[in-house]
Amino acid sequence: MISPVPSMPRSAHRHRPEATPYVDLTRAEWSALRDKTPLPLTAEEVEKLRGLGDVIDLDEVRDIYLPLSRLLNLYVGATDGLRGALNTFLGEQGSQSGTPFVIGVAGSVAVGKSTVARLLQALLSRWPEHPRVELVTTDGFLLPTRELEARGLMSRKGFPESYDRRALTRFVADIKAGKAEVTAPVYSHLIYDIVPDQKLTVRRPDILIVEGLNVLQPALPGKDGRTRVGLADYFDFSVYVDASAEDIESWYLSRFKKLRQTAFQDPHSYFRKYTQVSEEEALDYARTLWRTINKPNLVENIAPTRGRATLIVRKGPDHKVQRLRLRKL
Ligand SMILES: Nc1ncnc2c1ncn2[C@@H]1O[C@H](COP(=O)(O)OP(=O)(O)O)[C@@H](O)[C@H]1O
Ligand SMILES: CC(C)(COP(=O)(O)O)[C@@H](O)C(=O)NCCC(=O)O
Repeated sequence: MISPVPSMPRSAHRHRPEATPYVDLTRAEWSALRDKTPLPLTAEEVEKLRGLGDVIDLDEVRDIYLPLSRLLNLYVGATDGLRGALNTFLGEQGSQSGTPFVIGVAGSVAVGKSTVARLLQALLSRWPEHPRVELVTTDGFLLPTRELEARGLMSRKGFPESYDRRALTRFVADIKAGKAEVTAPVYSHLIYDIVPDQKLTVRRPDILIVEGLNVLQPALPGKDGRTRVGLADYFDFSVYVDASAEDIESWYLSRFKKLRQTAFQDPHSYFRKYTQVSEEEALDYARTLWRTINKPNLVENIAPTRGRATLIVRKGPDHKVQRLRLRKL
């Protein structure tokens, strides 16, 4: 896989050859921060997290994601402090009220972005300073199937060009601008297309999480060659969920296997035909999707954005986070 940032050393602190713009932490070093995290999870909250439907080990929540929610809570507070400084500077010229703190969650198809994003939403909303946390996935900004077909992009789904990038950036810019109500189209994995006449409305949350494959992609230059503002320019913090391509492929295939026994059974499912063939035939198809679409997208477009993230979390084959790399300020 392409490595845009120096590879993460297995043991941090000791043996560090030279200074880097990152702080590298092992799982043990990061999870030790748990004890400094106020707001430990209550038994009731543990039950609620289970109710999200994600298969996630609760030790993993305590060791990794709880300290992360504390770090983010500190960043939100520090950003509020900066806003205060700006208001002092501006004086009567215009006092800004709070705008949402925006977090991007990036990574490959099937690396576990949705799981991380849902977990962060649940954990962040427990903090009294920012109870309203909205989560938006970028798939709502995929071009509808008829448009993808017209542009010959059906086998490039998830690649940067398969999205209406301008609308996605506008959407986040409007939320960051503090607009009272901002709407987005909705994508359905069931029909594998945008749902006509359905909209998602975001109303001034305290925190907005934007999750998707390409959220760290730099903006394309305009027709005149000039640089434009991109989605990531509106992020206050970003997380890149990282793992080896081999592990991600195996998670992709096992998710496909699970979906074949559940969601694909629905008569409206785009993938229903794969419930009618043998499991081996269905998995061959899933392998083709991985090999021809999702892996090339990971290698060509997604992995090269890794170095732009504020935090990289590296998962091992069992989904457990092994190492973390945090940008120095
Ligand atoms: N922490 C975790 N522990 C166990 N399984 C996980 C974990 N995170 C993700 N998975 C599984 O890996 C697969 C991909 O995760 P998902 O969040 O759907 O990925 P993405 O949103 O990146 O496509 C799913 O089958 C999910 O249940
Ligand atoms: C919908 C997706 C493009 C992911 O979208 P995202 O929310 O990350 O923008 C992806 O899950 C997908 O369907 N990829 C197409 C190839 C496949 O079916 O695996």
